[in-house]
Amino acid sequence: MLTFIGLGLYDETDISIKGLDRIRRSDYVFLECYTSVLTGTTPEQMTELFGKEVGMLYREDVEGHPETFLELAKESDVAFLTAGDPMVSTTHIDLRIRAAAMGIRTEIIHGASIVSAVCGLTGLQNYRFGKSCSLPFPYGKWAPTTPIEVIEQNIADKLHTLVYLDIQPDRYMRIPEAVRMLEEMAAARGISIPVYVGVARAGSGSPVVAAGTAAALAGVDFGGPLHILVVPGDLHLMEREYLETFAGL
Ligand SMILES: C[S@@+](CC[C@H](N)C(=O)[O-])C[C@H]1O[C@@H](n2cnc3c(N)ncnc32)[C@H](O)[C@@H]1O
Repeated sequence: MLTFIGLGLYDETDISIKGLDRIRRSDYVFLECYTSVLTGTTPEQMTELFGKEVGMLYREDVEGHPETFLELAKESDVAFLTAGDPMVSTTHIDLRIRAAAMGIRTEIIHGASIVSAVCGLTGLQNYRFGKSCSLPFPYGKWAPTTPIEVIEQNIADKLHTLVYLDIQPDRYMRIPEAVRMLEEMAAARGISIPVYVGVARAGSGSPVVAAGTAAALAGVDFGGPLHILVVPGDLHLMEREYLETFAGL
């Protein structure tokens, strides 16, 4: 059996009791550590709480050689952990399909996701979001155009855009850098983005949420990772009031 288990947003204590119980009853426990990470904990702290060794899985392990742990799941109980929810903004539906094709029973134990946390922390209503996008670190002189195209379309449709910020093994993109990159991309297309909303360390005891112009956000100390950004479309009256109350708009 293969169980996908969401760990939640910040540290090892965010897991559900159901998820913890399943980990403790599993023969093997693997943590996928490239689509998102829990910055408030370490694999050692997880091992201590879970009472199980936690094997790390990188992109190549999951997307290149999933048979390594899928074969184990044919004969034993394997827990596959991810930060957030295992099926939100990841490619793990592919993994579940592969497991099913190999005759492996699967189950999902959900976790709190950054997608819902952003709605709670910013007051932006989930049904007023359009397509989301990812902002990768520039590669040499190359920078993607997709994020700004998505944002432009969403603004035209009066919808908000969730912008996931790149995670690399040795660095995390932060809000100030993301805003700078989007400002350059917007200027190159001749458009302007009036308001950004930044969220840092959702799920921790001290998340930072700030809304304003690019210049206003440049003066905010967001602190350590993880960070995420929203480019709002039209703000509903209540959304505006919430951002004024809780995010300094
Ligand atoms: C590709 S998404 C994966 C989402 C995950 N499966 C979930 O359900 O939460 C990961 C991105 O979301 C953002 N993110 C995830 N957790 C966060 C947190 N606790 N605080 C702020 N941003 C976060 C970061 O921009 C990160 O690069």
